[in-house]
Parts: sequence; structure tokens; C-alpha cells
Amino acid sequence: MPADPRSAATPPAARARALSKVYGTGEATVRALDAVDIDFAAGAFTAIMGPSGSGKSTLMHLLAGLDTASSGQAFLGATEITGLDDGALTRLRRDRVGFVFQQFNLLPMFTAEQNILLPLELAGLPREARARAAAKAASREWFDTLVATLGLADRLTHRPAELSGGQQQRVAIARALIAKPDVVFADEPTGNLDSRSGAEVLSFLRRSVRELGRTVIMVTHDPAAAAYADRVVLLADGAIAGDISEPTPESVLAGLDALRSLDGSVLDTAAAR
Ligand SMILES: Nc1ncnc2c1ncn2[C@@H]1O[C@H](COP(=O)(O)OP(=O)(O)OP(=O)(O)O)[C@@H](O)[C@H]1O
Repeated sequence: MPADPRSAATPPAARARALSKVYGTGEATVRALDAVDIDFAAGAFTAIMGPSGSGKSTLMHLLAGLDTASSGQAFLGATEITGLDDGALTRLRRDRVGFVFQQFNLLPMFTAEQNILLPLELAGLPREARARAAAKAASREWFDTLVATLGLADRLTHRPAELSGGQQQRVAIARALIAKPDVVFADEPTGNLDSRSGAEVLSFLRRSVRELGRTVIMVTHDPAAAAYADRVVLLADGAIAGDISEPTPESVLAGLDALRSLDGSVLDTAAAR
């Protein structure tokens, strides 16, 4: 078992080294990710952008331990994910990673509060029960902080069907943060929201980084959403094609336009307008 990452000299929260994912064989081969090297700093909000099919989801899934690499290495803190067996990957996802999805993925029969606390209920073996109970008690203060930050105090007894999309996504964010995971991966978190609810959710993700010290890596198609991040990583054809710090919607759009002109599809884009 690798050492506790917190005892090492603050490695990046997530890291890829020559990370590749190849689907299919022969003529049907798709190189979804092609020898990617990248670091994601702890305590930062990073957005991953790029054209459809550029490898964004593949990179996120490999970094989160949701999929296996064809070659290369992925690290979560000091832990090399590539090479972990299924059991270790399951524990890693449960204990050290939080997820926010486009579809919210809340349990419909549970209240908002029960949904938020779910990750603390799920963990492990009977012999861990006492440690779990202690962790839960310690988490009460963190729960209250999250609920206050996300503006959910008067919604805790509601079931998902009784909440707006924006409220459901805020519950999903609280659930992703409750166990203080090393990294929260957000996959198109505003894809199902109107622009006002989307802006609220993005503000909360940014506050969770700036005020609560968390680490967020988000895939998005939306330049305005990406501009909430501290950094935007651009992917094209499975490779890193750009890196923008302190992004604005304009700088992100300019970066995406540069990608299109690089691959010669600028005319297609202009024609589509
Ligand atoms: N299970 C699979 N089998 C075969 N090819 C796949 C599979 N999953 C992804 N791909 C291919 O790998 C490439 C990268 O896919 P990926 O989903 O990572 O892109 P993306 O940037 O997230 O795209 P989008 O923005 O459309 O969601 C694409 O060419 C895709 O068709």
C-alpha cells in the first residue's frame, strides 16, 4: 500500500504521466488519450475543455479510477491508480474521490440530508464502524458549513423531486464534498441547468476551492463555465493543446478558436455559424 499522500511533500492532487487510452484494434483503433503529461494542483479549480471527442471524459475517468489506462500512469496524490486492483480502486473512489454529474444522480427516496450524508454511511467493514461513527460526529460541523455555504438549510427534509435542478445539483455538490475527498471530479455539472442556476453552482464550486480548501477538476463545454476556474486545460485529439491560467470567457473562446484553426476546421466552424 503506498504511503499516505498527506505525509509526502504536497504532490499535485492528480497527475498523468504518458497516459494513453486506446480503443479498438486495427483500422478501428481510436487513440482517445495520447501520452498525456499533466499535473493538477491541490487546492485549485481546473476546467478541462476541448472539442467533442478530444478525450476530456477519458482523461477524467482515468484520473478518477473509473476506467483503466492502456499505458502510462495516473496518480491521485502520491497513489498510483494505474495498477491498482478492482478492490483498491473501489476503495479509492469511495474514500478519496467525489463526483458531481450532469444528471445529479441523487437517490429519489432519500431526503436532501440523507443524500448528502450517504458517502459517510456507505463506507466499509463492521470493524470500521467505530471509526466511522467518530468521523460522522466530526463531520457534523463540516455538514453544517456545507449546508450553509450551499444555501440548503431550508431544503434538508425535501426529496429530490421536490427540489429545483439547481438545488439538486447543490445537494450533489454537498454529497461530493462531505467526506472531504482529495479531489472532486465534476462532469458537465451545469449541463442540465438554466444559466442562473448554472452560475450559482459554479460559484459554489469556486467557493468550495477558495474558502473551503477543496480541489475541483471539471469537464465542461461552456467557456463561461470554464472561466469560473483558476485554470483551463485544453485538449485536442487526445493531447494537451493549451493551458490558460486566470481564464476569462474571452481567453477561453480565443483558445478554443486557436484549436479549431490548428486542425483546419475553422472554415467548418465559420460555416456552421
Ligand atoms: N468505449 C469506447 N469505445 C470506443 N471508442 C471510444 C469509447 N469511449 C470513447 N471513445 C472514443 O474516444 C475518443 C475520446 O472520447 P471522450 O469521450 O473522452 O471525448 P470527450 O472530449 O469527452 O467528448 P464529448 O465532449 O463529446 O463528451 C472519441 O473519439 C470517442 O469516440
